[in-house]
Amino acid sequence: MDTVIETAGLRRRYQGFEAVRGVDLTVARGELFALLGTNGAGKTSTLELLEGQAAPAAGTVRVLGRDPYRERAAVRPRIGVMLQEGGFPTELTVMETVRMWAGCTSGARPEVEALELTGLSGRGAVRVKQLSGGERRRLDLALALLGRPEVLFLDEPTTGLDAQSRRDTWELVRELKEQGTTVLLTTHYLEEVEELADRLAIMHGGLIATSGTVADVVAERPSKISFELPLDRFLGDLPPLAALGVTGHRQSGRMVRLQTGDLQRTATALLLWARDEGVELRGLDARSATLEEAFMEIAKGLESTGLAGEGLENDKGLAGKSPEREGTRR
Ligand SMILES: Nc1ncnc2c1ncn2[C@@H]1O[C@H](COP(=O)(O)OP(=O)(O)OP(=O)(O)O)[C@@H](O)[C@H]1O
Repeated sequence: MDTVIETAGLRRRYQGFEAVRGVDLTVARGELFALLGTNGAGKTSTLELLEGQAAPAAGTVRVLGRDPYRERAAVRPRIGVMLQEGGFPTELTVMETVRMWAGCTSGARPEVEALELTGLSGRGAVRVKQLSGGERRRLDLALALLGRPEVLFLDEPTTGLDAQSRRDTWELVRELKEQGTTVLLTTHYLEEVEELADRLAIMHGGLIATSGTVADVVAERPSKISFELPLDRFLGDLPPLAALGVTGHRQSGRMVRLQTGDLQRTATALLLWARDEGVELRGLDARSATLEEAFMEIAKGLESTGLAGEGLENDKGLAGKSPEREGTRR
């Protein structure tokens, strides 16, 4: 694997407050890595260390094999940075801003191309102060793309964009990725992560709480199955729940909700039981956890797997319980 971004034990402090408390990250060339987290989780603080804007209090950072802070002159021309707040002179027009930036960028794309890529072609003569919030985000992106960067850092690139502009930005980021650009972005939009990211990390309190592909992150959370018990059947008539891989359950009226760490196994066993019994499981619904559920659990700081939120009974340790005993819980 050609590793483009690598951190180990990364820490950042502000006047005694530790905002980043030991972050380990690896991003391969051509990968799109998304950093998610609650407000104040430490995403921007981490990103700034990767961009070489500050030195870490402890730990190491390598971008394109170099220290982005100490070897800034070597790293900066090869990376593109889109900050949360661009902070350009607002009296300049869009074209003047892009031209000024291009003057400081070696091997810059033609200004017109940068504007075209970001959907700002018709706005070159407009003063920056007259741009809408979404157009300013696109100008930020245009400037980040000017130097044809190998690595692109995008801090909340689509915040403030309308739905269409957001999708246009996703399309552009996808194209850049197809051309081999490595992208590290922070975002609050889970859909953005599902659409774009090869891998993600969810930060909380300055640490990475979980990371991997969307499927990896979701697989750590319990899946859910719900169905209506046939009128002539009771919960205790089902095979022992723990033996089915069920980790929590709840019954309200005839509706049964199960939680499982192995959706395929539990669903298969349940369907085989229904077939053998000749009964129909009406309203049957079986689904994996969502990225939103994973995020919410981490945001709430819950160690458990959704039991608290769902009000389900924890079936841990129920292995071997008899169906009769289960049946008494109606
Ligand atoms: N310059 C600073 N001085 C002191 N504290 C700071 C400074 N910058 C950030 N912090 C604090 O560090 C923590 C992490 O901030 P950071 O901006 O990295 O979070 P974030 O995950 O990017 O949040 P958001 O999603 O709100 O942008 C916060 O508690 C913030 O108040």
